Amino acid sequence: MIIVVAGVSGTGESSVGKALSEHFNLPFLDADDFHPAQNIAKMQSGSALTDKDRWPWLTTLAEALTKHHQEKGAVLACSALKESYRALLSANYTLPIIWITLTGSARLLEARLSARQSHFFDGRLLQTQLATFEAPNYGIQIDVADPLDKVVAQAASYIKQHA
Ligand SMILES: Nc1ncnc2c1ncn2[C@@H]1O[C@H](COP(=O)(O)OP(=O)(O)O)[C@@H](O)[C@H]1O
Ligand SMILES: O=C(O)[C@H](O)[C@@H](O)[C@H](O)[C@H](O)COP(=O)(O)O
Repeated sequence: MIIVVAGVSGTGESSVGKALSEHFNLPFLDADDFHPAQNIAKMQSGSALTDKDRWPWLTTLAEALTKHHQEKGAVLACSALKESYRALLSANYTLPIIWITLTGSARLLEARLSARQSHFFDGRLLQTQLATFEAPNYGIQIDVADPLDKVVAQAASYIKQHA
């Protein structure tokens, strides 16, 4: 089973993805750990990534998902902001991915990002991520105003029904 938890920075992809990986006993992959150093430096300096910056990163992630699909499966936390990125991640929709998309108001996400400690992401990029984000018309979308355990329970229930 391959699960991707998507959403703009601050929606809790990493927290929800980690919790789901424990719940379903699957390996956890955080897309942040796959960024090349120049992408991290760019975001740290307050500049948004371009498609060109993201393409090699997404290609590596698609390869990792394909490998895990042949094994036990995995949970990936990844912004996956655009449909074209999700097409690439899913090897042109051939990987049977269960999509969990997290959404929240700009105000709520700003507050969560400013409270978060020691992360390379520059909160000023949130507006560009919200402008770039294209919601998928498949999978489930979960509003993250609820506490983490409730968001995870909603996601887990959807996954059980669609596995
Ligand atoms: N549902 C939630 N309720 C309250 N705080 C949350 C929730 N989800 C995540 N957080 C907190 O918000 C911050 C951002 O979460 P994180 O998982 O790092 O998001 P992302 O990976 O999407 O940027 C973290 O400090 C995390 O503990
Ligand atoms: O495609 C991108 O612009 C980045 O991948 C971005 O979407 C991601 O949000 C950052 O890596 C911050 O990481 P968090 O999402 O964990 O805050």
